[in-house]
Amino acid sequence: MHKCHVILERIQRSIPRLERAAAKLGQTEGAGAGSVPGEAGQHGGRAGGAAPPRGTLSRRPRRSGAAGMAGRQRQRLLLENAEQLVLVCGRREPYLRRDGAAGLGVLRAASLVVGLGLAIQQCASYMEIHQAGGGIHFTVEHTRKATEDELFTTLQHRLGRMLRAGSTLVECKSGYGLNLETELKMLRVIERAQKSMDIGISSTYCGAHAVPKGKTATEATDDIINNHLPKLKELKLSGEIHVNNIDVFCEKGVFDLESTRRILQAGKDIGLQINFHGDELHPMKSAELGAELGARAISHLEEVSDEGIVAMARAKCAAVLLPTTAYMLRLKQPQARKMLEEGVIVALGSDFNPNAYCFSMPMVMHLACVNMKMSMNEALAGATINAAYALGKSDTHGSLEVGKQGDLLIINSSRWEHLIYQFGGHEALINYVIVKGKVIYENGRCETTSSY
Ligand SMILES: N=CN[C@@H](CCC(=O)O)C(=O)O
Ligand SMILES: [Zn+2]
Repeated sequence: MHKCHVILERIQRSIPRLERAAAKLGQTEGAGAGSVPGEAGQHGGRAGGAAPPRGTLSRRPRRSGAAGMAGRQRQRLLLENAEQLVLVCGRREPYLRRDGAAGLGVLRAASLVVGLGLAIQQCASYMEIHQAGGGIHFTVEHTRKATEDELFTTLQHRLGRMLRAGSTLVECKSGYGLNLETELKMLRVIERAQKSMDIGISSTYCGAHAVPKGKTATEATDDIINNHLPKLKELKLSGEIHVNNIDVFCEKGVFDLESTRRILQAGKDIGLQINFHGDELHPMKSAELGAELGARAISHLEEVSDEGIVAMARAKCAAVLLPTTAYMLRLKQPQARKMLEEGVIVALGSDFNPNAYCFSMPMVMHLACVNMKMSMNEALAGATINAAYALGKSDTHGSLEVGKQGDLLIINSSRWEHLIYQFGGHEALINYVIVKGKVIYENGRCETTSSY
């Protein structure tokens, strides 16, 4: 189902841009024949991010300047960031024969204005939406407004869905506040979930997920090092919150290598494990940096260099590959096979966030096999012991061995591979989810008081 995201507050900013587009396209009165398929979708932040309002079409009264129209208000409708805009026709065709129908004028990631004439604009890539104030910044706006209780309810629901899909340990990140107040709000929500829910949680501070509006990357870096991290250290010492890892979005147009180095080193200095976004959209030499700093893990790596792969293998720095992100953002696939052959510890993650709204590690493993050519054994190791290693928890999690905490699934199949092979079949296959030897989920019912 294709989601269209029509956001009121973003409309204010978009109209001038689209009016210029309308002027270029010439006036076409009235609504186009085009339609937007599917339902208005619901964004979800990372586990703990705010769930922004459902998209709704928006109509704005338009003061008509035309004499004949005085007094009559004309509606103006703006639809922004439709994932698909089906125009049906684009050249005033009176009909479409077989060949014509094959196209239907489908635009991807497009916006539409009706009432100024029909203006259609092609939206763009992940980073162009990010730079235009969407993406992470959109979720930040909603997370800053959300209460702790609202964030906790959302997190609880999402962790429940991940548990039912077979996850017993989840890395939960902040990163949708970008200011100290909201980052701490998110980390307190994660702490509350750690204390009240059976699922295992590793907490990550990700205050460098993006450069907040109104700051430069250097100002944001200084704010994180001089204000955020000292406060985190104080709260860790007092026991108020237990943060395990530090993350930075090391990317062109976000945090460069030098800022990333400064932030990660400062996080390491207060006892946090380094586990950051690297080489996702551009070759930043993040992998080389991570190996040098003793990073526990680096995620994404679609654009990692050959030298970075060798450095990660040597440093035992885990590569956390995210098949859903590569799939949904149509990125080139990370070189899983090359990493495996070079001896890199390859882990898998869901990268759950508005761009990768996937709760299911079985589906992540399936995509890793199909799109990254990993074997089912390599995928299972990636989603269990190597994922635990990436979080510094492979001494207690990730395998069934004496002395470990006893997390396991019981599935109704004679072959474990069916958990990967049956794409999307995990909830029917999983009979029991057990954490620390305790049945937390059985056949569609959560067994513990902490409702999921
Ligand atoms: N790349 C940056 N961070 C997330 C996306 C977060 C968002 O767009 O809300 C990721 O890892 O995919
Ligand atoms: Zn991320």
